[in-house]
Amino acid sequence: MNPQIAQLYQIAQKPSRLILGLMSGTSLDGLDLALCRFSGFGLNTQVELVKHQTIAYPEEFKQAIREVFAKEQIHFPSLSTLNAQIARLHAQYILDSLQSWGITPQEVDAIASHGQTVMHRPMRSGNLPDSTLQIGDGDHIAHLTGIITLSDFRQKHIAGGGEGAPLAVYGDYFLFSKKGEHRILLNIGGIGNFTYLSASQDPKDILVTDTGPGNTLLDAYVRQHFPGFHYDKDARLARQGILHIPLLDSLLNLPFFQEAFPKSTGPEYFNLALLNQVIQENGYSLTPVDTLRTLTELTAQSISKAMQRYIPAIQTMDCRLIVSGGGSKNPLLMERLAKINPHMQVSESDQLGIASEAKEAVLFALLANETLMDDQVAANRRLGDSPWLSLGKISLPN
Ligand SMILES: Nc1ncnc2c1ncn2[C@@H]1O[C@H](COP(=O)(O)OP(=O)(O)OP(=O)(O)O)[C@@H](O)[C@H]1O
Ligand SMILES: CC(=O)N[C@H]1[C@@H]2OC[C@@H](O2)[C@@H](O)[C@@H]1O[C@H](C)C(=O)O
Repeated sequence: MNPQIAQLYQIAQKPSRLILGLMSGTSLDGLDLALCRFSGFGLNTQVELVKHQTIAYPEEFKQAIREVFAKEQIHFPSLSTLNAQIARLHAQYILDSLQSWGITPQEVDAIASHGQTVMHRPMRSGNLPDSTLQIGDGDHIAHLTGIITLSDFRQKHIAGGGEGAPLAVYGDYFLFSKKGEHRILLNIGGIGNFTYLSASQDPKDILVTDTGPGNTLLDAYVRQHFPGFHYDKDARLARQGILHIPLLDSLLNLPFFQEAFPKSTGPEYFNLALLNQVIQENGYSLTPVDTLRTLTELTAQSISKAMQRYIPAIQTMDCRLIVSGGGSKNPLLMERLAKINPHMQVSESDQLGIASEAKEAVLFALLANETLMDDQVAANRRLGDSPWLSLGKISLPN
């Protein structure tokens, strides 16, 4: 037997496993690494976040990714190069992080690598299949680190009838559901998404969807109009502006917001070209800070409307809203969410025992743990509307 297959088998039999989760999201700010110790799986999962950090990408690397990211036309050779280049950089970040944490690669049982999304293409009409593309190949990471690597988690979700996103539902349900308490786990990254976990803890009652833009339009607008700024830190710019209600209403009328749940989206749809088109078509004239105030409101309102429409009962029940992702650090956005949803108790996900900035990397580590451990896998299992499968491809180091 290939000794690496024997090693995989042994890892799946250990009482606990050390898995390094990697996530680099749509904000392209860098790589989140979360070293997690898991025991159990499914609703019996126990996780300890042993170490975590975010390593910022060098500016020229961010720029190279932006050249192909969510673009209709690209320099195709660059995409091929980036597939290897991202993996090599991630492998280097892994080795550097492990060294700084005093942990050897031999101690790590597996890596769970999300990769960099460069295209996400749910098709809501026509005959073409949904598709999504994450690059930063897992074989390179496995070989360069010597650690078994699981990657490319979204493909089987699509094969099973999902849209490849959001996948946070697995971790949200296994780690954060609580019998007797209705909870919404909201992540505000580039795109917003939430998982509703009913007090019943029944997987049939789960609702999970993207909501629209989180920070992606805000960040892109800041980069374009305020040279040297990457995002609206502490909403200092948006707070100087005045809400432009006609623009807000026009944006909330966009087709994405009328589509049925569950749905997923990305910067392929929510980008500055779309914003400019809406502004120009309607002949609106507004200052950059007014635009930022309005985009902040768009994020707060689109999230709130999605919760009200997809989970009508939340108007009348006690429900905790637990927020993670970079958007949870935006004080104006958090203020607006609390104001629009006075019936909900709003808190940050740190209060659940996992640092907000590490949550997504932990969730991918958890997906790898499930793929290694879940002994109930079946073709037709579902978490709400989401297929419940073992996700990710396994790369052996040698
Ligand atoms: N202090 C702050 N004030 C305002 N906004 C903030 C603050 N801190 C972070 N953010 C926002 O969060 C963004 C980073 O979010 P995050 O790290 O969740 O993105 P991501 O991991 O790329 O997201 P995803 O993968 O979910 O799309 C920043 O670009 C910024 O918009
Ligand atoms: C295709 C893709 O990378 N989608 C991301 C993105 O960032 C937020 C939102 O859009 C979500 O759908 C997803 O990531 C999280 C981790 C998810 O799958 O749950």
